[in-house]
Amino acid sequence: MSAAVNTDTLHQQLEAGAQALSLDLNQDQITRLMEFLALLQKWNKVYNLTAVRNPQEMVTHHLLDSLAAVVPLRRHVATLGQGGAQAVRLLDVGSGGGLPGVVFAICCPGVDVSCVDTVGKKAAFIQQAAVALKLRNLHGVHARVETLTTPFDIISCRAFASLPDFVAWSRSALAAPHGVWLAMKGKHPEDEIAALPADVAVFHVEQLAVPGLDAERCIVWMRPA
Ligand SMILES: C[S@@+](CC[C@H](N)C(=O)[O-])C[C@H]1O[C@@H](n2cnc3c(N)ncnc32)[C@H](O)[C@@H]1O
Repeated sequence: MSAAVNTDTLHQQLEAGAQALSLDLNQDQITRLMEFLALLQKWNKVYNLTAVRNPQEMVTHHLLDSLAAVVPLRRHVATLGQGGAQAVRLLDVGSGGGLPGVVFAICCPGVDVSCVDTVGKKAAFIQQAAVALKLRNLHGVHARVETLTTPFDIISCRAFASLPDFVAWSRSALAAPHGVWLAMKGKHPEDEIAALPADVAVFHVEQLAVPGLDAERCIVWMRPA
């Protein structure tokens, strides 16, 4: 079934999804997203990047799911007021096959995105994607996040760890005083929020609707209290 889905169908699914998200994407960005999808499909067996094999499901579960966080990300980036030569720095933790990090790099050219993963071949895939997609704002980093100390303005994750572990392991890489965490979650994670340390504040829980995906999604925005 998956092999029978042609590129035009996936392209239309992607464009319709972006429109439903009210997401402004130019043709170059749509093309790069399609090229990234092709890379994921091509290298999945070699690098073991995702359990999702069906291309249409890859569009909903990976591309559109990540794209749903782009409008909130762009809104936050605009508040940072960092223009000109100084790019906003984002770290995507446990990025795996580049989700959401590669999608962020494609959709937010003013954001410099580093995707960190403990698995070397996944970080190598991100490097390869950066070259293939000509994304100078994308970097694959092979490391445990706990070892990073370079300051990032935004630290994101999807399907990574509980909120307390996410903030504890990535805290040394958060820029002071303005750095924020952007955690992509499913159902509102009440228990995880309750288990956060007192010096981490949740300043917004933002509901997301992913086109074609009948599942709860939210972003938990956090900062040091
Ligand atoms: C379930 S996958 C999620 C991948 C991707 N974010 C997604 O949503 O499809 C979690 C990833 O976190 C990575 N990981 C686990 N512990 C880590 C750590 N301490 N530092 C960096 N990456 C880690 C794993 O290697 C794996 O690729």
